[in-house]
Amino acid sequence: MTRHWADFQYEIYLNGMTGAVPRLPTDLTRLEEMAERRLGPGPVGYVAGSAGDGSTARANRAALERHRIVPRMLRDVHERDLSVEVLGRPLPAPLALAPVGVLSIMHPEAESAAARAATALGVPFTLSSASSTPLEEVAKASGEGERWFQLYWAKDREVTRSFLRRAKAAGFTALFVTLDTPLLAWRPRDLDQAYLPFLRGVGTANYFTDPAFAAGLAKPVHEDPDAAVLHFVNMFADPGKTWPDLAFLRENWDGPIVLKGVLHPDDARLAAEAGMDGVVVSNHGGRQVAGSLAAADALPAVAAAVGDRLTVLFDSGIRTGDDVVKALALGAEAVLLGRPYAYGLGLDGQAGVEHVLRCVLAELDLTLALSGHAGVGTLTREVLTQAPL
Ligand SMILES: Cc1cc2nc3c(=O)[nH]c(=O)nc-3n(C[C@H](O)[C@H](O)[C@H](O)COP(=O)(O)O)c2cc1C
Ligand SMILES: O=C(O)C(=O)c1ccccc1
Repeated sequence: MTRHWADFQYEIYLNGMTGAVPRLPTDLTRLEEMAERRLGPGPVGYVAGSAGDGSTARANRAALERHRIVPRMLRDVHERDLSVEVLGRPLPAPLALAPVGVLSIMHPEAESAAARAATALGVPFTLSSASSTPLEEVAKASGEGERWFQLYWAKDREVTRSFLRRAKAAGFTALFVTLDTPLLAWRPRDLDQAYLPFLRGVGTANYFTDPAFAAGLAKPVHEDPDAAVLHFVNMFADPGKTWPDLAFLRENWDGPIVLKGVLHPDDARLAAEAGMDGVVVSNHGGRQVAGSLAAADALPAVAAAVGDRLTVLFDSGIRTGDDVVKALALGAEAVLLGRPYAYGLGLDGQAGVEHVLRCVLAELDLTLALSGHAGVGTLTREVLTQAPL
């Protein structure tokens, strides 16, 4: 009998015969509330928080909820295959972990625990430039797993060049360049607590271990850590960059490059013209532009503009398996999962991230099957309707 992601459901019920119930909720929208109760207000506020009054983050959820799946019957969904090819690599399902920085605020094993969970499920792990653990160490934890590297495009060319060299040497196969964070947004939840992880040195591991970064310091990091943090804050992002600058990355990275944070179809076209391989339609989980359009509302136009030329990925608001179905029907080839896995990590380490992945994948498999799809190839706009307002 073929194994399906949906089998997790019966695994849970069978374990229940001995009295066991899942350690974390299986409705992942409940994780935030649980994290609020169990983890400190600073860290949870940082993960849960967003730009301005939170309207973009709410819009992300509202847009996904507004789209409704129209199930079809009697379509032979006995054998199902959720595999896809993304950036030339076979994936077992259209899902990867999004780059989330500073994960040691959630759990001491941080990115390494998340990477091990991703590898255990065969899901790609995207490592943030601003990780709490050096990329070489996370690469070891990720083992044979597919891993992607997210770049915060620094002011210092030599640091960027060094990061690309290190990521390549450590087996990261694709480069995700985040464009939507040239400055940190106005985030009232963090401002009100005066809480910013990297001012406490969290999220600087890749920089503090980098020779090109060290070259920009008057003293070694351990002799003047405050100056090193300040240097990091001043150089890790660059609001002066423009489209022609992408040529530098194209010259220095031999592999797929994906631009993360594209919302306008013209920007997606510019990405294609710059020789990029893909885009992530994303508003950074509502953490950057307050009052921005929902990422799901940006997706169809971007997919229509470049879907035939570029890999189109999606994040911002994915919480459940049916959200994945909707994003794929709106034109994404795969989605990135963000906050839910950060909460899973905070609540139960590697096991918590595995739980989150198993829940999304099982729910995705079941939603597809129950809607009449034996794979993701039949997901088109016609699968969705808009909820009456
Ligand atoms: C705590 C936190 C840290 C993040 N750090 C990064 C990062 O370092 N690089 C990046 O490209 N995106 C980062 N993101 C954005 C995620 O990659 C992703 O776009 C976002 O979480 C999607 O929204 P969702 O989690 O609400 O679905 C971060 C998000 C959160 C919540
Ligand atoms: O918090 C974020 O959203 C983010 O992208 C980030 C930026 C710098 C360091 C760590 C995370």
